[in-house]
Amino acid sequence: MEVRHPKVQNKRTGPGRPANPGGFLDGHACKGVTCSAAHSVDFPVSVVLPAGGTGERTGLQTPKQFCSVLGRPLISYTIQAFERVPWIQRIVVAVAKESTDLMADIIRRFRHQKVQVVSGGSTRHRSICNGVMALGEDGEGMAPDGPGVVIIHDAVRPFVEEEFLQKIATAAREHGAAGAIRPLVSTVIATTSEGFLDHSLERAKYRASEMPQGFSYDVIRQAYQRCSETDFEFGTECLHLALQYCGTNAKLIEGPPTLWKVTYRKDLAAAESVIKESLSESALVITGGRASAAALAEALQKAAGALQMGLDLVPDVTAENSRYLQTESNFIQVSINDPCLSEVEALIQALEEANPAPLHPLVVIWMRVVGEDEASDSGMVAPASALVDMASAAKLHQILLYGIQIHQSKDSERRDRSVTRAAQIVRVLIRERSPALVGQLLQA
Ligand SMILES: Nc1ccn([C@@H]2O[C@H](COP(=O)(O)OP(=O)(O)OP(=O)(O)O)[C@@H](O)[C@H]2O)c(=O)n1
Ligand SMILES: O=C(CO)[C@H](O)[C@H](O)COP(=O)(O)O
Repeated sequence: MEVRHPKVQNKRTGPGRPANPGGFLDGHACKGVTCSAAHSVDFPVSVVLPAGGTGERTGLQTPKQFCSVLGRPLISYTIQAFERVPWIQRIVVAVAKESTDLMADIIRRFRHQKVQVVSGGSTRHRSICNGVMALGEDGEGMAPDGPGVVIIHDAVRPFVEEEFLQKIATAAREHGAAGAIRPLVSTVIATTSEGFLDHSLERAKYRASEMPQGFSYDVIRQAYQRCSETDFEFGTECLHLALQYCGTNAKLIEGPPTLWKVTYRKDLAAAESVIKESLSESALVITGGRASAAALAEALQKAAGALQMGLDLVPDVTAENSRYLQTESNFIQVSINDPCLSEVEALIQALEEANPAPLHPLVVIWMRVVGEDEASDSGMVAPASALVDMASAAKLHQILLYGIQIHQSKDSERRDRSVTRAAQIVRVLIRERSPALVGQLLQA
């Protein structure tokens, strides 16, 4: 019997916060069920992702789009946000020549399907222009009725929702151009050449221009064909080119705060935090079908709910439940007095088979339930090192294995405290995904 967790209140859906903080997160929440039906478009849409920059402002050697976030390059998250949208046909990524091999490797490792790589240029506009022109060339992936609408999006803005993409694409189709805006955080001022205030702008009248932006293909192609070298060299705004060179006034649509661009080093940490937060919203508890394990799992579910974490409970991951192996990122195997890790070993094997190249590390927690009088290690046929060894092997397959030992006291208060502690440890292990704690058996 499958027990669904009661609807857990999502702390991010309060007033003033996005209903869902990003495409990556949205995709995760859908758990393999298509989210597209309500957001579909019926005209061809292609995407250009400029990714040819050096990321000077991060101060890092590696361009930010290739920086690893939880074992996966930032650009791969952005590509995934577009790739999982069924009505997007083609994604052109513009990268610097020296990054071509790296990009090809990312496409292979993370199994991107819709991506075509073109050479970037010396400025962002030149990179975008190369991508736009590539869309007009006949080739594989070309929609039969042309590129239709082109969405342009910085490769370093990984959190973009399908719903918002649909708004941009539809407005671009209707008006020729459309772009995301956000309220200004600070007031914009003009300075004199001597470094004094010249004048300040009335903040309420202005908006920050963000990405994504969408264009009818003909508008953006002509804008780039007509614009000047100065535009190519110093320009920062595609919507401006559409206005100046095609007379197209873009429709502006307020986007969610998660559209922000990774620009400084701290933004990489912020992106990692957003991803970790989304990955730790839920987990699957496998009970093995035993009543005592199911009872414990239900108590754990309640305790986790209080920590804003939703747990699904299943007896096993066979038949219909095998879908979780591909759609869930966190697994808790409850083992009642199982001394030899056999159940968790079977789970890891099933995960490796179902998901040989996970997009980010998966977490498996072995929750060993022992009776009150049982000493921590008594009855543990396998030594503690067996957990460490199994965890080391699993880590090679992007699976992080941790252990929690929970003591089933006859005293209900002690039992409740133990379950609460277990839920807190689960939350921390899943959120932090710490490689240092892999293979450890923690006491709840
Ligand atoms: N010659 C360039 C410069 C930038 N970009 C891309 O444009 C997006 C937004 O630009 P920005 O944040 O300015 O990136 P960088 O130019 O890499 O950063 P910095 O200005 O700090 O060097 C990034 O995805 C970046 O890779 C590009 O495709 N080609
Ligand atoms: O927001 C944008 C367009 O309106 C761009 O992302 C922004 O202009 C990129 O500029 P820069 O390369 O200077 O960061």
